[in-house]
Amino acid sequence: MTQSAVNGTSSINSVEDEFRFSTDLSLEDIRSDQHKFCEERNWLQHHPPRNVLLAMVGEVGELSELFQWRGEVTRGLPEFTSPEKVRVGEELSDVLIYLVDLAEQCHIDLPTAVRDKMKKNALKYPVQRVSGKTDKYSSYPESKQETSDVGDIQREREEADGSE
Ligand SMILES: Nc1ccn([C@H]2C[C@H](O)[C@@H](COP(=O)(O)OP(=O)(O)OP(=O)(O)O)O2)c(=O)n1
Repeated sequence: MTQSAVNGTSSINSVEDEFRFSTDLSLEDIRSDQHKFCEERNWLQHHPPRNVLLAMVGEVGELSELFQWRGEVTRGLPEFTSPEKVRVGEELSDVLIYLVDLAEQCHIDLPTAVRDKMKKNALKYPVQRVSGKTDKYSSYPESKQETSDVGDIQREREEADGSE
């Protein structure tokens, strides 16, 4: 039993604590299976970054269609029928498959990028400062970490533009 279930804390925490993914599939597994799937069909030629990005956005649209006009829905999707919930899983999978494919086409090591980004997020949004609030990091006066990153990116862009 989870700690929040023991304490009888909010149902939101209980649901989140109890829900877990299975751990038998890595991002690298998805990348290599999708690569093989495309290679076997002679489709790699059709999967440069922009095409894959557009395919992914299309799948985000299909996922959104399953939620549109329902109003807000409850965690765990109890309002959905079983077939509808299966569809949600399929569309989420399409999005993930294309996302991983896109990362491969861009030569981005997605697990490393995700780890690094989550570390950055934790620095930008320190628990004590933002707990319970959803303001953008830039609205916090002392949030220097990300503002300097944004400044760095801007500087790099300007230097790149100047060298053309
Ligand atoms: N050129 C393609 C076509 C398909 N796929 C793979 C990745 C997706 O996971 C899935 C997408 O297939 P569809 O385009 O048939 O889309 P759906 O499965 O969403 O079908 P539908 O649009 O009928 O809901 O298949 C792919 O990698 N490259």
